This record gives sequence, structure tokens and C-alpha cells, in this order.
Amino acid sequence: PSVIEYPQVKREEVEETFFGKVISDPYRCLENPDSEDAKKFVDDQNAISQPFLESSDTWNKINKKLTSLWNFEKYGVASKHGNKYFYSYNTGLQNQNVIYCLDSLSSESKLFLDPNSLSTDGTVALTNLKYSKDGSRVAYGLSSSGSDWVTIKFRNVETNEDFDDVLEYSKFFQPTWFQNQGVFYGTFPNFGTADGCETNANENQKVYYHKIGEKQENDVLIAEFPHEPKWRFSSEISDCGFYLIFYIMVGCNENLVYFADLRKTPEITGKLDFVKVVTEFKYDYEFITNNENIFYFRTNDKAPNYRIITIDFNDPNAEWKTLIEEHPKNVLDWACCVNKNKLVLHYMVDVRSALQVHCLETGKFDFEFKIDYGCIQGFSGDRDSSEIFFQFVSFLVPGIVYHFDFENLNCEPKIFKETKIPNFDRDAYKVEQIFYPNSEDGEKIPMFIVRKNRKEIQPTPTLLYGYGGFGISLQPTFSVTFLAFIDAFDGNLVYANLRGGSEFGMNWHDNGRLLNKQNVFNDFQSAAKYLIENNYTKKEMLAIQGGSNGGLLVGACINQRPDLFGAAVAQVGVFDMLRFHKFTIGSAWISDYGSPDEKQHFFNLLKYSPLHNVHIPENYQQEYPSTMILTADHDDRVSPLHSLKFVATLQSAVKQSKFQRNPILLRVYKKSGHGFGKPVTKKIEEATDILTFLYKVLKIKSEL
Ligand SMILES: O=C(NCC(=O)N1CCC[C@H]1C(=O)O)OCc1ccccc1
Repeated sequence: PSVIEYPQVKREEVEETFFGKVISDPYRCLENPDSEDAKKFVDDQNAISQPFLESSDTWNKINKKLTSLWNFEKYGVASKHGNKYFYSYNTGLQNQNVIYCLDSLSSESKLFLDPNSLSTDGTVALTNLKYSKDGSRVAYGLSSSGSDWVTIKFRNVETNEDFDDVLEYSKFFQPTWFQNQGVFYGTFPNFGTADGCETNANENQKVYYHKIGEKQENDVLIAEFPHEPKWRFSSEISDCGFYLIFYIMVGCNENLVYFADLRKTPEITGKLDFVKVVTEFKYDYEFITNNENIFYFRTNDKAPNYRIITIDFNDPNAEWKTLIEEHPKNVLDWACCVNKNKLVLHYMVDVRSALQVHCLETGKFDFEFKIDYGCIQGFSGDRDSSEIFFQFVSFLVPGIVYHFDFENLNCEPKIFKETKIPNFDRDAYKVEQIFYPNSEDGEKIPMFIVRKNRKEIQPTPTLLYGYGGFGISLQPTFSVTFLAFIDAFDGNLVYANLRGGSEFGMNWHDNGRLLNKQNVFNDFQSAAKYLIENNYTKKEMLAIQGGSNGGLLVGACINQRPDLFGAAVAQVGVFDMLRFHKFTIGSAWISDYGSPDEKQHFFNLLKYSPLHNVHIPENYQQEYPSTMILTADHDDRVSPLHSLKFVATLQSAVKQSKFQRNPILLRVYKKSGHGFGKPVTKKIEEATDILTFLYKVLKIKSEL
């Protein structure tokens, strides 16, 4: 392709010195989304990327194919509240899923809550539904244009009518019901503009109690920690309803545990007295259930693969007991108490899911659900109910929701809803799991390869996808876009289970974060080398893709090994590793990245920060692959400033080199955010952009 004329961008001589090192930041002006420079930059970039993508007939063909592939009925996992059942459903192309309810498993479904009625373009999304204990009321969160900001509303389940109550400025805190009369919720008071375009840090979160019928300004402040502006909170009510379990986080995994005995405050009139149970940020603890003062927690405290302990809330400092030891290899991913005395445990076993039932009293194994090779993506159950639902997905199974009742132990789980794709032939595909060596340290890294079912292996276009951080594991899931890639391009879809995830517990996460972060990039580069060496693909057919922390992965890899890939796609990426902690919730990521304000971490971050390691290609080996960076104007999880500054730096570097022919594009979507709640229309548009980009730059020949 002819070399692109990249737009002029204002450069300023911004220089700062950290620990004796001078750092220049010439595109600092792009950090303010309201500045003329930033707005012009975005328009100029879209003026290049949109024609590049949309002008070809390819875009229309791919869009048509994706739209028809997408158009199948989808069900979310069901759940029981009170004596009704609720589940989400989508006819196929509805922008937002719709909530239906059933009076019994065999009755007619009734429309309960349809977020599509709340906006004309589907940009208002339902963030969560929290039902009161008896299921008579539900608190639900709405977010607009993909922002993390949530407006909380309340609905009477029986009459299906909303209460007048509206709670604004909430974020990162699911409402917690107190009996049926009100909720505890987290908020960032007097924050100023809060539409998701702002970049200022989310600090000084406070927790209030809202009683149904009251006005938000009369809500009762129940907790604040003014000396700890970075602390964030979440809470749960114990199964007996007497205790408020109060979590405190500052990073993204370790947490503190406090509790308040609500029997002392039948009316919530002021700050709660908290008893401190865990007072150091060293491990993470998750409440499961309690028998009066005996509390069950899942934790990685001295158990990197997680175990279940009991803590006596009457004497929290007494020796904690172990109910279920950590497994030497399998990771206890979550636990749920059901049917009064059972624990349902979800394990990851070499990245696939296992679902076991244990006895709450003794911890002893009871039985295991027989499930296919894949992932338990959804689950619902309650201590007071004998019924559970779980949703199974895999690369080739879009979703099956099972119902099981502990009252009839001898019968198998029954299919409640099955998502089916018209004329989809599972046998046309092949899924394999391969453990490949990291070429630096020899660590064995698993990866899934999904491709057309054929005898011989021949080099075909390959999409290598990774994340590598925050304990996020890439289990088998169903993706229309990835299947379209395999179908339309006769391609290989590869998930690399890089270190930094939780596939093998906390050790796997620890070996991919902080000073070990480079392992993640090496794992990803080793996957590329493995695929090329084993004839799955060739460099010019190989694309890497990642989002958010996975965008950082892509950014670091094209700087470090531009010669290894034919294309790179980074969505809503983190690229400025010296300033990430200054914007929105970025300081929470210090638990994986380290703080730029600490010398050791500063120099570690500087070594791989995409923004600070851009080179001017001095030969074809150093030519960047064709690269597309995507972001969105309402992304307040990872502010678009990261992408704007990175692309400005990349383009200014490559325009000085005669070795750079591959394009470097930026696409900025409007009324869009980090990804959660994105309407189907926008999901399909973005997927079309990505597949069109790959079709063009990988010079794919196959007919569309
Ligand atoms: O920041 C994160 N999570 C990490 C995150 O979103 N990251 C981490 C790096 C960039 C981005 C991503 O990868 O999506 O979550 C904020 C949050 C949500 C709910 C409760 C408390 C705090």
C-alpha cells in the first residue's frame, strides 16, 4: 500500500525528571480530551482509518457475514429470586439483552426489564441486577455510552414498576440489600462532570445507605476513609442477614476484610462500627457463607491455588481453620453455598472447567457434574434454595444453561435453555491444547488452537490473542468474530494462556506481573515463534490482538519484535506506563504494574512502556507490522489518551523512515467505552473493522 501521509500533530517540549532520568512527553496535550489539539487529532485519525476500512467492498461483505453469523438467539444464565426465575435473552441482533421472568420453570416467560427501551441507539446498558433477599425488589444499574459510571434504580418485582428513587455518581460497587428496605452503595460524591469522558482520578469513594423512598441527598454515610483516598469498597450481607461483610481494595486483587454486626443498628442512622478481620493487603479473601459467627472464605492466603478457610467472627484473631485444602495443581476459581449444606466449587484444570459438589460441614467431596471440555461461564445458586443453574460454553458451543435441583439428586442436570446456531457444523472445526516452551526460560505455556478440521497442517492466516495480567484466565469461550476469522480466512484462532493470568493460580499471576511482567511479552512472542516453526502460519500471515492490558501486550510486542508479526490490533490499550496511575481508576493497576513513583518499578516500567520504547525503523527488520489501535471517547476505564499519545509517537517515528510501508492507524469510536455493555450494533461494527483491517493487511486471498 502507498505510504500514508500521517496528520501533523502539535509537539511540545514537555520534559520531567524522575530518579535522575529525563523523560520527554511531547504529546502531553493529547491527554485533555476537550483540547482543540486532541479533538483535531481524533478527527484527523478517523479521517484516515475510516476510509481505509470502510471504502472497500470488503467491509460490506464482512459486515453482512458477521451480522448473519451474529443473528442467533442467546440466553444468559438463569437465577431464582423469591419464587420467580429470571434470565437474559437476546433474539440475536438486539442491542442489549432483555430480562425475562417465569413464575415457574414451565410457565410462559414475561418481559421484566428491557434496556433497549431506554435509548434509541442501544447505548444505555444494564450493568447489574441485585434482588432483595425475598426477591420482592430489585436494584439495577444503568450505564451510558460504555462509561463505568452507574445510575442505580429500583423496581417492584410484583408490579414490574419502578420506584422514584435514583442514585447517581455510583461506580465500582454493586448495591447490597439490607433486608428489603434499602441498599448500601458506593459513590464518588461531588465529582463534577461524570460522563466517562473525564480523566480525573476516582478518589475518596464513600459508602452510603439508601432507604427506599428517601432522596439521595438524605442518604446515610456509613463508611469513609478520608486518609486513604485510593481505597475502594464493596460489601456483602451474610446469609443470616445479621452481618455486613465489608471489603477494602486498593489494587486489583489483595483486599482487607472488615465486618459490622447489623443487629446493633436495626435502623441505619450513621457510620457503622467495623470489626477488622484482615488488616493487611497481602492476599484476597472472598466470603462464601456463614453459620452464625463461623464464616467461610475462599482465599489464596498461604494457598496460591486457593483454599477454603473458616474464621470465627466472635474471635477473628483465633487460629483460622482449613475446610478444603488447596489442590496441588487445580485452581479453586470460585465457591458457592447452596441447598443449606452443599458447596459448589468451580475448578480450573489445565484451563478447562470442572464443577464439583462438596459437603459444607466436612468439606468432603460429594460428586462432580459431568461437563464437556470448556468453561462454566455462568452460575447461580443460593444457600436457601435447592436449585442451581449453570451455563456451559466452549469454542464451539455458544451456550447451554442447565438446571439442577438437589431435591432430585439422582437425576442429571436438565437443559433449561440451549443457544443454537442455524446450520453450524461443530465437526468442521478442530480444537487442540498445546503446551509450548517459553524460549527464554523454558516455562511451558498452554495455548488453544481452533481451526478448520483438516488432515495436514499448512501455513494459514493466524490470529494470536492474549491478555496476560490481573489474574484473568482465558478459558474456552464462544466468539462469533473469531469463528468468522476461521471461516472467512481459513484461519487459525489461538488463545495463549500467558503468565499474569490465573490459569495456574496465584503463582501464574505473580510470574506475569510487577518485575516479572516481561515474562508475559516473552510468552506471547514464544507463541508466535512456535506457530511459525510448526508451520501453522508465516510471519506475514500472523496477527496479534489484545485489549486493555492485552493492548499493552500488543504495544510492547510490536516495539520489541516488530519482525515477528504481519499485523497487530490493540483495543483500548494501556500504553503510557509512567502516567497510567494518574487517570480514572488507573492507580488500581499498580498491583500488577508497580508504581511509577517508586524507583525500582519506574525503571522496570520504563523498560517496556510502549509509549517510551518506540523506534525509528532503520531496516526492514525493524519495520512495524501493520497496526491498528482502537479506542473510544467514553472509555473511563482506560482513557483514550493512552492510544492517542502512542499513535502520535508511532506515526512521528515511522514517517522519518523509508523502511516503513505498513500502515499505523487509529480508530476512535464515539459514544463508546471500554467494552462492557457495548450495543450489538457497535460490537459488529468494531468486529467488521478488525476483520477488514486484517483481510487487507495480511493480503488474504480467500473469497469472502
Ligand atoms: O480497574 C479495574 N480492573 C482492571 C482493569 O480494568 N484493567 C487493568 C489494566 C487495564 C484494564 C483492563 O485490562 O481492562 O477495575 C476497576 C474496578 C472495577 C470494579 C471494582 C473495583 C475496581
